[in-house]
Amino acid sequence: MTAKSSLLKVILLGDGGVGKSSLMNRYVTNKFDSHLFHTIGVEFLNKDLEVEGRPVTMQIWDTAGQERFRSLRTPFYRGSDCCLLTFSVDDSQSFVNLANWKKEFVYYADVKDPDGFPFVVLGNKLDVAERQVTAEEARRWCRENGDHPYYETSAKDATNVAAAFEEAARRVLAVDERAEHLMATDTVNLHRKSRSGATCC
Ligand SMILES: Nc1nc2c(ncn2[C@@H]2O[C@H](COP(=O)(O)OP(=O)(O)OP(=O)(O)O)[C@@H](O)[C@H]2O)c(=O)[nH]1
Ligand SMILES: [Mg+2]
Repeated sequence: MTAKSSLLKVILLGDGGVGKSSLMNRYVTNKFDSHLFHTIGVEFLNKDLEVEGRPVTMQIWDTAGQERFRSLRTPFYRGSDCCLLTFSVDDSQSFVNLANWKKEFVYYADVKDPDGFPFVVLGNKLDVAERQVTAEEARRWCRENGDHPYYETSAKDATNVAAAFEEAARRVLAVDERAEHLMATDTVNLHRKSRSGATCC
Protein backbone atom coordinates (compact mmCIF):
# COMPACT_ATOMS: atom_id res chain seq x y z
CA MET A 1 0.00 0.00 0.00
CA THR A 2 1.55 3.33 -0.98
CA ALA A 3 1.92 5.81 1.88
CA LYS A 4 -0.48 8.77 1.79
CA SER A 5 1.17 11.87 0.35
CA SER A 6 1.51 14.83 2.72
CA LEU A 7 0.28 18.13 1.27
CA LEU A 8 2.66 20.97 2.10
CA LYS A 9 1.81 24.62 1.41
CA VAL A 10 4.96 26.58 0.60
CA ILE A 11 4.73 30.32 -0.10
CA LEU A 12 7.21 32.54 -1.96
CA LEU A 13 7.54 36.12 -0.68
CA GLY A 14 9.87 38.92 -1.73
CA ASP A 15 10.18 42.18 -3.66
CA GLY A 16 8.76 42.47 -7.15
CA GLY A 17 11.23 41.29 -9.79
CA VAL A 18 13.48 39.12 -7.58
CA GLY A 19 12.41 35.97 -9.45
CA LYS A 20 9.69 34.25 -7.35
CA SER A 21 7.58 33.21 -10.38
CA SER A 22 10.71 32.17 -12.27
CA LEU A 23 11.83 29.98 -9.36
CA MET A 24 8.42 28.30 -9.15
CA ASN A 25 8.29 27.75 -12.92
CA ARG A 26 11.85 26.41 -13.02
CA TYR A 27 11.13 23.95 -10.18
CA VAL A 28 7.73 22.74 -11.45
CA THR A 29 8.05 22.93 -15.26
CA ASN A 30 11.83 23.26 -15.61
CA LYS A 31 11.32 26.28 -17.88
CA PHE A 32 12.66 29.85 -17.70
CA ASP A 33 11.12 32.86 -19.44
CA SER A 34 13.16 36.07 -19.50
CA HIS A 35 10.07 38.19 -20.20
CA LEU A 36 7.73 37.26 -17.36
CA PHE A 37 4.99 39.73 -16.45
CA HIS A 38 4.64 40.92 -12.88
CA THR A 39 2.38 38.64 -10.85
CA ILE A 40 -0.94 40.18 -9.78
CA GLY A 41 -2.34 38.57 -6.58
CA VAL A 42 -1.26 34.95 -6.22
CA GLU A 43 -0.94 31.79 -8.31
CA PHE A 44 -0.08 28.25 -7.27
CA LEU A 45 1.34 25.12 -8.85
CA ASN A 46 1.64 21.60 -7.38
CA LYS A 47 4.75 19.44 -7.47
CA ASP A 48 4.94 15.81 -6.28
CA LEU A 49 8.24 14.71 -4.79
CA GLU A 50 9.75 12.29 -2.30
CA VAL A 51 11.50 13.55 0.81
CA GLU A 52 13.48 11.01 2.83
CA GLY A 53 11.39 8.26 1.28
CA ARG A 54 8.05 10.00 2.06
CA PRO A 55 5.70 11.05 -0.77
CA VAL A 56 4.95 14.78 -0.60
CA THR A 57 2.74 17.05 -2.69
CA MET A 58 4.14 20.55 -2.51
CA GLN A 59 1.62 23.29 -3.25
CA ILE A 60 3.78 26.26 -4.20
CA TRP A 61 2.10 29.66 -3.81
CA ASP A 62 3.66 32.45 -5.83
CA THR A 63 2.75 35.97 -4.71
CA ALA A 64 2.87 39.46 -6.22
CA GLY A 65 5.83 41.30 -4.75
CA GLN A 66 4.83 44.77 -5.80
CA GLU A 67 3.62 46.92 -2.88
CA ARG A 68 0.36 47.83 -4.66
CA PHE A 69 -0.75 44.19 -4.54
CA ARG A 70 -0.34 43.74 -0.78
CA SER A 71 -4.07 43.45 -0.09
CA LEU A 72 -4.42 40.87 -2.85
CA ARG A 73 -1.67 38.57 -1.52
CA THR A 74 -1.87 38.75 2.29
CA PRO A 75 -5.15 36.74 2.66
CA PHE A 76 -3.30 33.73 1.19
CA TYR A 77 -0.53 33.58 3.82
CA ARG A 78 -2.59 31.70 6.39
CA GLY A 79 -2.08 27.94 6.49
CA SER A 80 1.38 28.04 4.96
CA ASP A 81 3.74 25.32 6.20
CA CYS A 82 6.91 27.07 5.01
CA CYS A 83 7.85 30.53 3.76
CA LEU A 84 10.59 31.12 1.17
CA LEU A 85 11.92 34.65 1.78
CA THR A 86 13.36 35.65 -1.58
CA PHE A 87 15.69 38.45 -2.63
CA SER A 88 17.96 39.02 -5.61
CA VAL A 89 21.75 39.16 -5.10
CA ASP A 90 21.95 42.01 -7.62
CA ASP A 91 19.41 44.13 -5.71
CA SER A 92 20.48 45.23 -2.21
CA GLN A 93 17.09 46.83 -1.45
CA SER A 94 15.37 43.47 -1.93
CA PHE A 95 17.81 42.05 0.63
CA VAL A 96 17.15 44.86 3.12
CA ASN A 97 13.41 44.24 2.71
CA LEU A 98 13.63 40.60 3.88
CA ALA A 99 12.92 41.72 7.45
CA ASN A 100 9.69 43.44 6.35
CA TRP A 101 8.60 40.39 4.37
CA LYS A 102 9.18 38.15 7.37
CA LYS A 103 7.21 40.52 9.61
CA GLU A 104 4.36 40.77 7.08
CA PHE A 105 4.18 36.99 6.80
CA VAL A 106 4.19 36.36 10.59
CA TYR A 107 1.41 38.95 11.02
CA TYR A 108 -0.96 37.88 8.22
CA ALA A 109 -0.30 34.14 8.57
CA ASP A 110 -0.90 34.55 12.31
CA VAL A 111 2.19 32.48 13.14
CA LYS A 112 2.08 31.60 16.86
CA ASP A 113 5.74 30.55 17.16
CA PRO A 114 7.82 32.59 14.67
CA ASP A 115 11.09 31.20 16.08
CA GLY A 116 9.95 27.64 15.38
CA PHE A 117 8.40 28.34 11.97
CA PRO A 118 10.29 27.03 8.91
CA PHE A 119 11.66 29.90 6.80
CA VAL A 120 14.15 29.32 3.97
CA VAL A 121 16.01 32.30 2.46
CA LEU A 122 16.77 32.39 -1.26
CA GLY A 123 19.31 34.75 -2.85
CA ASN A 124 18.28 34.54 -6.52
CA LYS A 125 19.92 35.61 -9.83
CA LEU A 126 23.24 34.04 -8.86
CA ASP A 127 24.11 34.01 -12.58
CA VAL A 128 24.16 37.82 -12.78
CA ALA A 129 27.72 39.19 -12.63
CA GLU A 130 27.25 42.42 -10.73
CA ARG A 131 26.30 41.35 -7.17
CA GLN A 132 25.14 43.95 -4.64
CA VAL A 133 24.81 41.47 -1.75
CA THR A 134 27.67 39.14 -0.73
CA ALA A 135 27.03 35.55 0.33
CA GLU A 136 28.61 36.34 3.72
CA GLU A 137 26.23 39.28 4.34
CA ALA A 138 23.27 37.06 3.47
CA ARG A 139 24.45 34.16 5.64
CA ARG A 140 25.00 36.55 8.57
CA TRP A 141 21.44 37.88 8.22
CA CYS A 142 20.08 34.33 8.18
CA ARG A 143 22.14 33.37 11.25
CA GLU A 144 21.10 36.47 13.20
CA ASN A 145 17.42 36.35 12.25
CA GLY A 146 16.42 32.82 13.14
CA ASP A 147 19.23 30.62 11.84
CA HIS A 148 17.40 30.07 8.57
CA PRO A 149 18.89 27.91 5.80
CA TYR A 150 20.21 30.01 2.91
CA TYR A 151 20.41 29.01 -0.75
CA GLU A 152 21.89 31.03 -3.60
CA THR A 153 19.84 30.18 -6.67
CA SER A 154 19.43 30.97 -10.32
CA ALA A 155 16.05 30.34 -11.92
CA LYS A 156 17.82 31.10 -15.20
CA ASP A 157 20.34 28.23 -15.06
CA ALA A 158 18.53 26.14 -12.39
CA THR A 159 21.38 26.35 -9.84
CA ASN A 160 20.19 25.18 -6.38
CA VAL A 161 16.49 25.60 -7.21
CA ALA A 162 15.46 21.99 -6.50
CA ALA A 163 17.77 21.91 -3.46
CA ALA A 164 16.07 24.98 -1.96
CA PHE A 165 12.52 23.65 -2.41
CA GLU A 166 13.51 20.20 -1.11
CA GLU A 167 15.03 21.81 1.99
CA ALA A 168 11.72 23.60 2.54
CA ALA A 169 9.92 20.24 2.48
CA ARG A 170 12.48 18.68 4.85
CA ARG A 171 12.07 21.53 7.32
CA VAL A 172 8.29 21.15 7.34
CA LEU A 173 8.46 17.38 7.87
CA ALA A 174 10.97 17.92 10.69
CA VAL A 175 8.55 20.32 12.44
CA ASP A 176 5.72 17.79 11.98
CA GLU A 177 7.86 14.97 13.40
CA ARG A 178 8.80 17.11 16.42
CA ALA A 179 5.14 17.92 17.01
CA GLU A 180 4.13 14.23 16.69
CA HIS A 181 6.92 13.26 19.12
CA LEU A 182 5.75 15.86 21.65
CA MET A 183 2.15 14.63 21.28
CA ALA A 184 3.25 11.03 21.81
CA THR A 185 5.34 11.80 24.90
CA ASP A 186 2.84 14.30 26.31
CA THR A 187 -0.21 12.05 26.26
CA VAL A 188 -0.73 10.30 29.59
CA ASN A 189 -1.53 6.57 29.31
CA LEU A 190 -4.41 6.21 31.77
CA HIS A 191 -4.41 2.42 31.58
CA ARG A 192 -0.73 1.90 32.37
CA LYS A 193 -0.11 0.60 35.96
CA SER A 194 2.14 3.00 37.87
CA ARG A 195 5.57 1.42 38.25
CA SER A 196 5.98 2.02 41.98
CA GLY A 197 2.56 0.51 42.76
CA ALA A 198 1.91 3.71 44.78
CA THR A 199 -1.58 4.98 44.24
CA CYS A 200 -2.29 8.71 44.05
CA CYS A 201 -5.66 8.64 45.73
N1 LIG B 1 19.45 36.54 -14.82
C1 LIG B 1 18.40 36.10 -14.14
N2 LIG B 1 17.17 36.68 -14.34
C2 LIG B 1 16.13 36.19 -13.60
C3 LIG B 1 16.27 35.12 -12.66
N3 LIG B 1 15.04 34.88 -12.08
C4 LIG B 1 14.18 35.77 -12.66
N4 LIG B 1 14.84 36.54 -13.58
C5 LIG B 1 14.25 37.60 -14.40
O1 LIG B 1 13.85 38.64 -13.52
C6 LIG B 1 12.60 39.22 -13.98
C7 LIG B 1 11.58 39.09 -12.85
O2 LIG B 1 11.35 37.71 -12.60
P1 LIG B 1 9.95 37.24 -11.97
O3 LIG B 1 10.04 35.77 -11.75
O4 LIG B 1 8.81 37.76 -12.79
O5 LIG B 1 9.98 38.01 -10.57
P2 LIG B 1 8.88 38.00 -9.43
O6 LIG B 1 9.59 37.93 -8.11
O7 LIG B 1 7.87 36.93 -9.68
O8 LIG B 1 8.19 39.44 -9.59
P3 LIG B 1 6.71 39.88 -9.14
O9 LIG B 1 5.76 38.92 -9.84
O10 LIG B 1 6.54 41.28 -9.60
O11 LIG B 1 6.65 39.74 -7.65
C8 LIG B 1 12.20 38.43 -15.23
O12 LIG B 1 12.63 39.14 -16.37
C9 LIG B 1 13.00 37.14 -15.11
O13 LIG B 1 13.31 36.60 -16.38
C10 LIG B 1 17.57 34.56 -12.49
O14 LIG B 1 17.81 33.64 -11.69
N5 LIG B 1 18.59 35.09 -13.25
MG1 LIG C 1 5.89 36.91 -10.09
